[in-house]
Amino acid sequence: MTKKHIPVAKNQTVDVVIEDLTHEGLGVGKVDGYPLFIENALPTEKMTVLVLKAGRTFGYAKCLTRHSTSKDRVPETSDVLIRTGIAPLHHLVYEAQLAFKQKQVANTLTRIGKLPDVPVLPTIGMENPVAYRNKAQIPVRKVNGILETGFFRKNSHDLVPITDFFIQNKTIDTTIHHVKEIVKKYQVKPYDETEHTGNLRHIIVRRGHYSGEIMVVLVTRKEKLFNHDKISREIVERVPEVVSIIQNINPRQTNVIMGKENRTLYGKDVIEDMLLGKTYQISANSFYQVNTSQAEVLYQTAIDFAEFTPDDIVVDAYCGIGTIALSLADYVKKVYGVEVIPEAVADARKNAARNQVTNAVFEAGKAETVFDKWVSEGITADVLVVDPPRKGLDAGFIAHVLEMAPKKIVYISCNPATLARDLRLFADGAYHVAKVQPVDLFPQTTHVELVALMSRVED
Ligand SMILES: C[S@@+](CC[C@H](N)C(=O)[O-])C[C@H]1O[C@@H](n2cnc3c(N)ncnc32)[C@H](O)[C@@H]1O
Repeated sequence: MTKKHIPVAKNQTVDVVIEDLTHEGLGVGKVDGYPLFIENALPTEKMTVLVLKAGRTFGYAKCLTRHSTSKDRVPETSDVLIRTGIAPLHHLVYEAQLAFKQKQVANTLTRIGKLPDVPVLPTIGMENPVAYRNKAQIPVRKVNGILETGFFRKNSHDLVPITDFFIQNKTIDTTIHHVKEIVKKYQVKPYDETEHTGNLRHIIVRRGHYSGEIMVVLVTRKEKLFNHDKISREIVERVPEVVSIIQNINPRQTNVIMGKENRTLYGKDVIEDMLLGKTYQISANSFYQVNTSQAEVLYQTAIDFAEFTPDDIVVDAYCGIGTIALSLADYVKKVYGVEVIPEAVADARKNAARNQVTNAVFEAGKAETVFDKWVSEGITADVLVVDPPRKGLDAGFIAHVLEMAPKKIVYISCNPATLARDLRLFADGAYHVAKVQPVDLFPQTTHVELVALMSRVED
């Protein structure tokens, strides 16, 4: 076997023109066809770069001098945002971010799903694409001997202290600042993940977009949190919107942020919010879309795609606390929801009752198992809505869906790659993929939500 020629070497300086962006938002510049991935580099830009790593098929480089500037470059960029992973696309103007996401989705459908003819509609964006997040999960670490809150430097667990998180609601930023000052005052020890010592690991803040209610979650390594009553009292004094303070205990040496045990230190154990006119209770561990106004656009798109009729029976699989099922319940005869986390199912039932929705039932269990049971009981759906986690649908689940044979399937996804893989299986199993709509719930980042519409091919 001949050894592959690599035209650059580590520490070499080369000139490149940026031709494209990777799905992670890195610029791609080529030397004799060999791609170098470069941070903070945009298509059309000419630059001199330093090669940091030269692998067999691609390498990494960093810009030394930019000789020309893309028309899509934002004039002012923040060094902190470049150093951390908070907002990897913040240097690209928003219109170009939306076009980038549409193109990435179309490429993925072609490459992974072998579905080049499926129309991918222009990404639906936000009017004001900053400070949109209703939830923050902020690590707490010691930096230069002081307890700090911030964000991890890219590809590391080194904390970069930050006060303006850019994509979070500003009240959340202020809340984090106050909580940081209060826990410092009471000498709470920050977590050290190398030694697995210290106590406070993360500060999580959730805020109801419409209600303004705030929940603070203090994630600790130990059960004991000294002075928690004084800490709670001072948090509420400084941030009166706080209606709930929870201690979440995570004793394990892990990157998973939350542990299993919650204790309510102050107020309620939930906050309330609204989506498409219905109210929801959200607990510390529940899944809830982080961009409320765009979640409404996402769910409304799913409802519009489905074109429900009043006789329709609908299944909402991976239903969480019932947000999609309850948003569409008014349009249909009956909706069945299934979700694996029993607490979320309990929330979904409560949410149905508090919104006087009487035609929605929820079952706890794995979608694949519950579907098997429903198929054997003769329960069918005219329309199936699925909204799985990033890993997409289980192949066994897809087999049960093909048996149940709903007329339409509306697939909501946060991962173009697994969506493309699963759409291929449906397309091979008698479904026509009509269209895919990207909705931008995560401006300034490379993530995007998608709604795909499929209809059963009768013959
Ligand atoms: C992307 S969230 C969507 C939740 C909800 N549809 C919403 O919009 O708020 C995915 C949900 O799938 C649930 N889940 C994960 N694996 C599951 C499985 N095998 N069966 C049923 N639900 C599952 C998760 O607990 C989570 O609530």
